[in-house]
Amino acid sequence: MKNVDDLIESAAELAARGLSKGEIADELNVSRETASWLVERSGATAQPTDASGQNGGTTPPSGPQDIHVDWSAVGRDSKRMGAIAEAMADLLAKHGKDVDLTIGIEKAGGPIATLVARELETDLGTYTPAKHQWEEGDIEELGGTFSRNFAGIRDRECYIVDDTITSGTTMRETIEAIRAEGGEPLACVVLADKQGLEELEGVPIYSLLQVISVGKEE
Ligand SMILES: O=P(O)(O)OC[C@H]1O[C@H](OP(=O)(O)OP(=O)(O)O)[C@H](O)[C@@H]1O
Repeated sequence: MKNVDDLIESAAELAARGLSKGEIADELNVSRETASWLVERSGATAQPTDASGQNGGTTPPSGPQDIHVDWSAVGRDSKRMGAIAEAMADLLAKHGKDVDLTIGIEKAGGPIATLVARELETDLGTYTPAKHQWEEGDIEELGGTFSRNFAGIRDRECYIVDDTITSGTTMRETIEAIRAEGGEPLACVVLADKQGLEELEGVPIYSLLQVISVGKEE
């Protein structure tokens, strides 16, 4: 994807396939507000409700404040992924040698976490957020899952890895899910943090790129 016109085109295609604005937001890695704006610009119509029961809200004619992060130049090449994972592992390394578990957030966080875990020589686990299991009804009643194909939490300290933070909802849910299993997240790392967070739920957040909006308040 190169520019906003490509995003608008993608949003229109996804809307035509019957996706809601929330689902389009997840697919394109943008906020729900941005997804709503993209769909409106395309002239398409998205399904009225999404996973949170919201309709995406209204957006100003100038467009919402959001940034689409396209990291596919890294994601499509295992060597580049390895180099990026090495840098992400380096951000986490200061937390000590006792951490022997890295949790990746599905889907995009899984491959990155695999390489980070290899770099740090930890076990590997994966967490699938509740929104991936949502089909209909209230998403608040759903929980995420830890895959049994990978390492369990079992009261261990761990790191959390994902590609992006947009609203922080997914990372917050993952921290809470790990704690509910008796684990203790010591630090999180992402490629790009669109919130510029220092911590979430008391857990430090590291990112290779902090995306900070600079401009006039509306
Ligand atoms: O901070 P948030 O607003 O929660 O958004 C960030 C999350 O959204 C994306 O996942 P997505 O659901 O698109 O799935 P993916 O990993 O398969 O791309 C991204 O990979 C993060 O997990």
